Amino acid sequence: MAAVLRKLIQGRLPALAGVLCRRSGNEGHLFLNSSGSTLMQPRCGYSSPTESVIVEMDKATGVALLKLNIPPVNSLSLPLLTELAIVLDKLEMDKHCRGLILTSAVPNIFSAGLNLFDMMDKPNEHYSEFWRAVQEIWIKLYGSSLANIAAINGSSPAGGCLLALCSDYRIMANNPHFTIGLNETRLGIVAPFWFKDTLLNTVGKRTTEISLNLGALYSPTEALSLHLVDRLVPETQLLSAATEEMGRWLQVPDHARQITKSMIRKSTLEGLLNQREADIKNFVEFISRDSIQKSLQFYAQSLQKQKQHIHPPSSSCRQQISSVTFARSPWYSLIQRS
Ligand SMILES: CC/C=C\C/C=C\C/C=C\C/C=C/C(=O)SCCNC(=O)CCNC(=O)[C@H](O)C(C)(C)COP(=O)(O)OP(=O)(O)OC[C@H]1O[C@@H](n2cnc3c(N)ncnc32)[C@H](O)[C@@H]1OP(=O)(O)O
Repeated sequence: MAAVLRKLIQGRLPALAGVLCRRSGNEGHLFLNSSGSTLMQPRCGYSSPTESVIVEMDKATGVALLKLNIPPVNSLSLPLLTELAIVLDKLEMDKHCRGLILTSAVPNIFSAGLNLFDMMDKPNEHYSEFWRAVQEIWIKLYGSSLANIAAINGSSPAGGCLLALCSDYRIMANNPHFTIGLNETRLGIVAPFWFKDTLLNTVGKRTTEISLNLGALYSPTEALSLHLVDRLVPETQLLSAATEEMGRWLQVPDHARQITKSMIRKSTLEGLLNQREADIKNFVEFISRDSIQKSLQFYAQSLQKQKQHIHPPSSSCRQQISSVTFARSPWYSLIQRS
């Protein structure tokens, strides 16, 4: 079974694998730039704000801390997804790496989900390439042989929530301004079946039904009560809590944990692996419809408008507005009763 998982992971993006540069003089740190061309150039200074995926490897424990770093909101664009795929391949192939903690380097945001602009006003070839990259990340993360903990240090809608759902364990910063959930229907789009399956496997059918239909975004406390996340901690303790939790997962022999994980996730992964091309075709057909494009444009504009209503838009104020607009959910009480 572990071999099955490994096979799922390896052999994808083979041309890109192995092009990561390891920072000399700062052992165990991998840095990638959002421009593909810089990937192959060994570099000696890595404090540039354009670093989009940062990996800090603790060689003593074999735990990689991976930080998404695309301000302002870590939206999952095609370049970011491509870089992330390379990093994940590299970590899977590193025999010293046993665990992965996924977090964000951007204050208050884990990830805003898929980049809206990759799904708007583009040729079908772009949609197709973009969707393949989204699939790729899900396959790599959900099928990862590493112990994987999400340290959710900010809002995490839609694709951001999916990233967290791929982990084995989710710890969220207990900040009431943060929200998490699959809110796709609120944008006038539909979470694909494998987003749905990932949520379903985590929170069960009834919560999935209500959450997906209503596009619900939850506060950390709500998310905990629905088992969308496993634990809440004060923001300042998030990374230490994730590291401590990782210790628990790494006490289990890798092969036993990997085979168990594979047993539980294999059929869900195969659901997509067996029909990737059809899924891409569906996505392209759906996203290129005029009505869907209009919905997305309207939604993207509404994000802009929220900002225009406030002068000046302090980041804490903006955070509150997003939370109030998307998170206060009357349907939460329905779930509580169910
Ligand atoms: C039949 C079915 C077949 C196939 C399936 C078909 C379709 C399914 C397709 C896809 C599934 C989609 C998954 C997704 O992930 S869609 C993305 C959903 N994301 C969101 O709804 C989040 C939107 N953003 C926010 O709510 C807030 O930005 C956030 C709470 C994250 C942060 O708030 P804050 O107040 O701090 O920042 P803002 O001022 O709102 O934003 C700053 C800046 O960033 C831009 N932005 C925000 N989110 C995105 C995004 N997802 N993509 C691109 N850009 C984004 C925002 O517009 C601002 O830009 P600017 O004004 O230029 O500074």
